[in-house]
Amino acid sequence: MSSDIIQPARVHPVAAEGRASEDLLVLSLRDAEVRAADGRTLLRAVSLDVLAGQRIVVTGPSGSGKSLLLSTLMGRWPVGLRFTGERATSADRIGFVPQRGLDAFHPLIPLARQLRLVTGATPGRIVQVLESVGLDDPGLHRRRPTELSGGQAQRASVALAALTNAPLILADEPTSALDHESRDQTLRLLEEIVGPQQTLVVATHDTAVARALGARHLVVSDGVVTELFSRAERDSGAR
Ligand SMILES: Nc1ncnc2c1ncn2[C@@H]1O[C@H](COP(=O)(O)OP(=O)(O)OP(=O)(O)O)[C@@H](O)[C@H]1O
Repeated sequence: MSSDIIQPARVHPVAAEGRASEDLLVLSLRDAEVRAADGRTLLRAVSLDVLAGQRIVVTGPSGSGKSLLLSTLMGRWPVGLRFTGERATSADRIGFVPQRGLDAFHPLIPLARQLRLVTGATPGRIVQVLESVGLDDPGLHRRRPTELSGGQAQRASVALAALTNAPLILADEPTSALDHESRDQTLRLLEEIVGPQQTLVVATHDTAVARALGARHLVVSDGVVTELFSRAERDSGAR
């Protein structure tokens, strides 16, 4: 996109200037670095503020550090990696939609029962949310996650994230294992099911995802997190 420019990820100006107190800060990183055991820096984010209700897309080539950025937002890093810097969050829970829906679940506990055990939601609420992600056959609710198709398991993982009512929901390549139709459905569901005050961060290779959800666009390149601003945003100084 020739009209876009890249600048280092930085404090969201609204939060920095404290103009809009209703803009709730959900998470912030300062001088964040993730290093390998041999000291190599794998990820670097100088300053990043995430606000309630934002839709954020993270793009970047394979191996650039998108998953490590999500790990850093989550506050859990792969064994052997070291985080330095500051990470502060007001989120008491963080929902996660993995690349393969099945990875969100114990493979053998029937779906609805598992959702009840994990989230404490009522059976009625679980049925309602499963229906809202298109899993309206009660037979599916009784199935083990391993007995669901890839698309069904992915929709179930969206339902799980929604049932947690987490203020922050992270999704790591949530559509890359799906065909086009399931991908579009999953995206629509993510958009619909995430409430206006919930924050959604989606890491993806898929530029269609970036276009569909991309209110705010972070780019990771060789482990460095930058923010992509449109020319209009830069000129207006809105972000
Ligand atoms: N546990 C680890 N130990 C050492 N290096 C790691 C570890 N996890 C990730 N890395 C390295 O950190 C870099 C970023 O990895 P990451 O998984 O975040 O990339 P990514 O952008 O999500 O890639 P992809 O799009 O292929 O999933 C890569 O060079 C990777 O090899």
